[in-house]
Amino acid sequence: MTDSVDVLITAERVPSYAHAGDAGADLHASEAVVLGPGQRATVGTGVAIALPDGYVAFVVPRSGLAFKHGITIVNAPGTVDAGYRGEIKVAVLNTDATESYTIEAGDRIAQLVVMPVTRARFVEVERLPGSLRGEGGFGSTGFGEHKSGVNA
Ligand SMILES: O=c1ccn([C@H]2C[C@H](O)[C@@H](COP(=O)(O)OP(=O)(O)OP(=O)(O)O)O2)c(=O)[nH]1
Ligand SMILES: [Mg+2]
Repeated sequence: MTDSVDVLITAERVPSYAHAGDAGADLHASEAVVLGPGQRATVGTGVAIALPDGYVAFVVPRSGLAFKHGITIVNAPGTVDAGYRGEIKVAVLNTDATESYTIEAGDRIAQLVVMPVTRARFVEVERLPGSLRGEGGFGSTGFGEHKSGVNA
């Protein structure tokens, strides 16, 4: 049994999960937009929600649109705050160098993933505790087969 939470909504078209168990509910465009190569635009969804406190919704790309047409979301994942009552918009980007892409009203252009979120209490200290990783990052473990570390 999947956890669920009630989310109040006003919508021209309520987002829907394509399959039982899907994490993302598809958002439909409320308007038509033509995206030239490399162009970005904000597309309306006609959806506004009131998330319960302690939840967030992420606006994330649909893989099929990305793979087949190079359509992605500039700010992926777009963050919808629990206190936001405006229309959810999708900042789409056509990454294709040569092909235009037309979004028709009603097309499923993105998906909405609702999640519980933990807010940090930032506790200032003089010095952070040590860790195995330390300050290594940004490719510090290399990019080929990983030969060192606990699983070597
Ligand atoms: O893809 C998105 C991302 C955000 N939003 C809405 C909901 C979110 O709560 C609000 C603000 O988003 P964010 O905090 O990411 O943008 P900002 O540039 O920091 O704007 P603000 O100063 O209003 O917080 O805009 C969308 O509709 N779609
Ligand atoms: Mg913000």
